[in-house]
Amino acid sequence: MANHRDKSAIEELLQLYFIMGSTNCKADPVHVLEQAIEGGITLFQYREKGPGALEGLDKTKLAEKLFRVCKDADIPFIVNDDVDLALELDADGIHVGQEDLAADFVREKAGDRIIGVSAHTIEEAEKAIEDGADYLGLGPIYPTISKDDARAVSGLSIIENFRKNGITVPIVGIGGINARNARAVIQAGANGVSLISAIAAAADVKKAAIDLKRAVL
Ligand SMILES: C=C1C=NC(C(F)(F)F)=NC1=N
Ligand SMILES: [Mg+2]
Repeated sequence: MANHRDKSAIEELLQLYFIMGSTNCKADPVHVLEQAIEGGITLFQYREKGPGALEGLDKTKLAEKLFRVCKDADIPFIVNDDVDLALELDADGIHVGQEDLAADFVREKAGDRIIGVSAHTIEEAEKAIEDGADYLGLGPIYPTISKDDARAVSGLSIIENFRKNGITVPIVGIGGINARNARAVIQAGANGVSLISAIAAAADVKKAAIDLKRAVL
């Protein structure tokens, strides 16, 4: 499994980064994840958030099931926000936003695990890198339906500007990404795309992942 020292391995993993929780799925989340993996996702983040999100033991039990699916397919399993859950499961990594624990604090607890940070400004990015982040999530690139407290849409320029400012850390775009607009995110300088509803809410989850994988390769 990739660890936080191996930059090129992280860049590889970020290519098609599926993020999901029970509230994002029409069907059984375990089945949705299995289909997404068959369709070629390269990384998974369990993000249990928003109205109706599971909590406590229900959340842990679903996390364990999804982690098992990832383990069987050798896909690293990242937990959003919840550092304690990530450590309890011995997950492969943690993703934190600006309102969550800072990456340096997470690194103290997370050791060699992958740490991702959401960043919206160069300053936030530089602090996250100083703190030991392995990748940055930048966005929302396009209007998103999956995050009710998303920042203003930044467009592709946020990725282009980060690269122009010499930020070489692995970057994944997020926010409203689908098979039609995913290629542009890579061309703007991201190492991959991350998304929720384009796969989780698709009528055919496996086909949605296949179409997205083709768009980013
Ligand atoms: C708010 C988020 C922003 N970016 C990412 C990721 F794609 F992983 F970088 N995950 C999140 N949960
Ligand atoms: Mg967060």
